[in-house]
Amino acid sequence: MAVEPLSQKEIEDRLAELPGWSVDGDRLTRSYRLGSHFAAAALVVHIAGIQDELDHHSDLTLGYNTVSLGVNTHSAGGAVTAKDFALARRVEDIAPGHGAH
Ligand SMILES: C[C@H](O)[C@H](O)[C@H]1CNC2=NC(N)=NC(=O)C2=N1
Repeated sequence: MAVEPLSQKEIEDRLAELPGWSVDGDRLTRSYRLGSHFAAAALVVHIAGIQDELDHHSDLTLGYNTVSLGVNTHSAGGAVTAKDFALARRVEDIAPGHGAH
């Protein structure tokens, strides 16, 4: 599926629907804090499953009690696209169930 870079306006409109997410450089990013390292690891595994399902993969970093994502679309030259926002939406939907905030 060809996917186009989003305009600045499209990015701003989509960010307004995703509190906590931002565009840093050329990547859509968010960090979550969790109640324990094990809870953070479980969130990473859940996100990995979603990423395989969507065939779209962030740089996903497990910290002490933190999980950080940064994603753009390689096939669009490393721009932020609707695919990145679709992944962010899916992650937002499951993160609270892990106690992430
Ligand atoms: C072949 C496979 O569909 C591609 O390599 C996918 C996999 N995951 C991906 N992830 C990201 N972030 N960007 C891509 O362009 C991308 N492409």
